[in-house]
Amino acid sequence: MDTRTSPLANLLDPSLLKTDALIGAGWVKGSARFDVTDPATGLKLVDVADLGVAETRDAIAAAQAALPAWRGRTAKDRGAILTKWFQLMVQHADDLARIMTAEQGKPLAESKGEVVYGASFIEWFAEEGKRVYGETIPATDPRKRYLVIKQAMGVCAAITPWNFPIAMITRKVGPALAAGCPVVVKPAGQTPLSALAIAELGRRAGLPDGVLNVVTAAKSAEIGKVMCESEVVRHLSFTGSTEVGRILAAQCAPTIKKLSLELGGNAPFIVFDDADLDSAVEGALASKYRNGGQTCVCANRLYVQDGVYDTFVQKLAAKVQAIKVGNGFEAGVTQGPMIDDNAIAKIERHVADAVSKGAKVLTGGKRLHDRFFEPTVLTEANADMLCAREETFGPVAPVFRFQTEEEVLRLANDTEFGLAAYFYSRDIGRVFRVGEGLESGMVGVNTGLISTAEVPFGGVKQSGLGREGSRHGIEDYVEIKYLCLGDI
Ligand SMILES: O=CCCC(=O)O
Repeated sequence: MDTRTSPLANLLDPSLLKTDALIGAGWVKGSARFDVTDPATGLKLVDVADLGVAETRDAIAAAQAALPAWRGRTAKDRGAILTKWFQLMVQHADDLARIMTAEQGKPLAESKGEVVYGASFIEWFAEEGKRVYGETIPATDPRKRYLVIKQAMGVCAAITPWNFPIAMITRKVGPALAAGCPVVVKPAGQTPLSALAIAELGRRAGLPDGVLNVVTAAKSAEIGKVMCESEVVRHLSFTGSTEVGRILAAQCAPTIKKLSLELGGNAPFIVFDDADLDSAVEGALASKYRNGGQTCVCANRLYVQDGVYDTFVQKLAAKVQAIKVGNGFEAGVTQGPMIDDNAIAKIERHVADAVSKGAKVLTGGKRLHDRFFEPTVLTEANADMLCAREETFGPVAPVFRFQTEEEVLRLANDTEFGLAAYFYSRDIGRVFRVGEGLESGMVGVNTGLISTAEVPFGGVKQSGLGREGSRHGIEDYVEIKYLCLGDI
């Protein structure tokens, strides 16, 4: 790293910049290294331990060794350590945000927002761990008593994406640790530094050796396979594409692992004639362009009713033109680079395909340079376009025209995905009909922002299994055990 020019040169606490993996009691350099680059400049930031099968097995063994003592502590004790961890993340939010912007590219203010959002999962589950209640069931035999207790699953594994380098880890690790399960995390190859920095803070907070392990590598497939095939690992949590989720699920089948999968989406964003249009434009802006469109719950298809279509697209385009694209460290920038060249290539493919099938570019439409793409609005989109079927994962809003509620519900549900959906309407009857009729795990009604630690985040259909966050988020990390007491 060139310490004069690197965005990581000015950390308030430089010891948060870890480049070795965390396994058991210590940091592991590994025999190979891989480069982590800044997507804004393409320049190398640092190199990081590139681990493989053997080290993943070591990490699982370290977690297994830590299990009895960690599971044996009270939920209150574990909660106290997690609360300290949460506090340290908030205290070090500026440094964590710098690290995130350097490796992921999102604007610094958005990174800071993610640090606070990510930390909130640790805070939430520090408390929620104390409420893993059992049950007593009225017995049908007077000499017996039926009890239900919930116990930590065992060793858990998590494979996390680059788009939310902290929050997607804490949303998995928070409930696992609170329930008493040690974890092995494989962060995305593009963004290991945020993961390692929060792991360092976890150690400072008092997480014992082996309770949190971070196995870094450029690629995830080999490590994921070891996690899936391990008989020690009892639960795997993954956030990423449906394609990879399917492979992991198949690899987990022989060991009958519990799975939490947060997979691909194709979120519809519907604006009815009776909507508050300015509010709908604000919602579309937040939902579509957050993190440069690289969010699994980003609106992917905007459906606007005929009567308000022209006004809506004009208002949206005016706001989109005000998005400032640039290096996330520059003041005023509201959209950073895309994560890599593949991401840009997919966006370009979607725009070219849409235009070839009749879409009009109202604003944007092309790459500015390197990994920077213009915030884009496409009008007259139709169901034959790639962007109607696949997640674009970029700052492109294709706007489809529709006539009736029935038609738009059919179009919105015409996808194998079902993660998030959004709609704007001021008709209370419609709010219930459409809210209930949309086939997705989460629905934003008159809002484009739905994510927070207190709510159940997850999808239906091929968008995943299980829920993260909320009181439900800890359920995947505990086993239900029934105790039958006889001869009372
Ligand atoms: O990209 C996935 C999740 C983002 C969020 O928590 O809203």
